[in-house]
Amino acid sequence: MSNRLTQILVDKRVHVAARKTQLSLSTLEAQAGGQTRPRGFRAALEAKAKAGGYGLIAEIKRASPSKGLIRANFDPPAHARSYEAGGAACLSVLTDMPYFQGADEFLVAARAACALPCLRKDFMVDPWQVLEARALGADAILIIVAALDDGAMAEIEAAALGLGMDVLVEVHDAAEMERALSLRSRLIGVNNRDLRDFSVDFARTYDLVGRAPEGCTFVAESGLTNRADLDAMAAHGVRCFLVGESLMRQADVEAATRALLAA
Ligand SMILES: O=P(O)(O)OC[C@@H](O)[C@@H](O)c1c[nH]c2ccccc12
Repeated sequence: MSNRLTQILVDKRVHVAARKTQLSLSTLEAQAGGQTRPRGFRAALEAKAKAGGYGLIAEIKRASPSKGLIRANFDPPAHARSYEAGGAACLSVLTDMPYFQGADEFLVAARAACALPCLRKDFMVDPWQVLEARALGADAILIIVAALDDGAMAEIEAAALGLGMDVLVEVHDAAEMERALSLRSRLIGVNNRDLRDFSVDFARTYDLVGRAPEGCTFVAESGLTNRADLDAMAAHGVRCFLVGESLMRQADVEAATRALLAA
């Protein structure tokens, strides 16, 4: 199957293979060991939801393959502080370079600038990247179910849980939701955007929220632009959201975050 995700994954495997030759496992383990303990990612979302608000994962995203450059004056530590001051529960920081113009340093700088738990938003294809994520300070990683077979998914999850990190498991249809539930993590995100062709459809969330088991933290991701979008999702029982582009496009990121979360 030839699609955008497949292409990204092929490139990512090449990138990881090269990185592995540059960075020894012992160096990485020492760096991970020297990090401060993971900040509770899922717990931060749940705390906001339990307090009656929305749990927001605010994304630090400079560009995307579908939209090109999103933010000109891109400043990860400043955005991290704005998101925190605006009431976000967590951060997501894109580290993929070729498709999202991200960088590992953005994650390091964003996490150092605030107290929020941080997700390393990248395409995980190898447990090695999980250790690398922890060495950078990441508190959580993303598993894209469409990108991995069951064995690889379980291996990557085990690496993250073993390091005390949370795992956001991303799905976009019922079959993927079934596979996600074979994992241990109960933090499930539905991507409204299909990574194979970048089409956005909120119906993906509406279809799948009812299939999430009791006790699961359910996150709606992508294409959310304003308070009304979140309220429409909340009417279907969704309390947690991942928002990037619409916040990154605002001059005043803190005010935009506050407006999104204000009741
Ligand atoms: O910028 P948006 O439309 O608010 O979307 C954010 C986030 O959901 C999106 O960046 C995303 C969701 N899953 C991903 C996987 C890889 C890269 C990016 C993503």
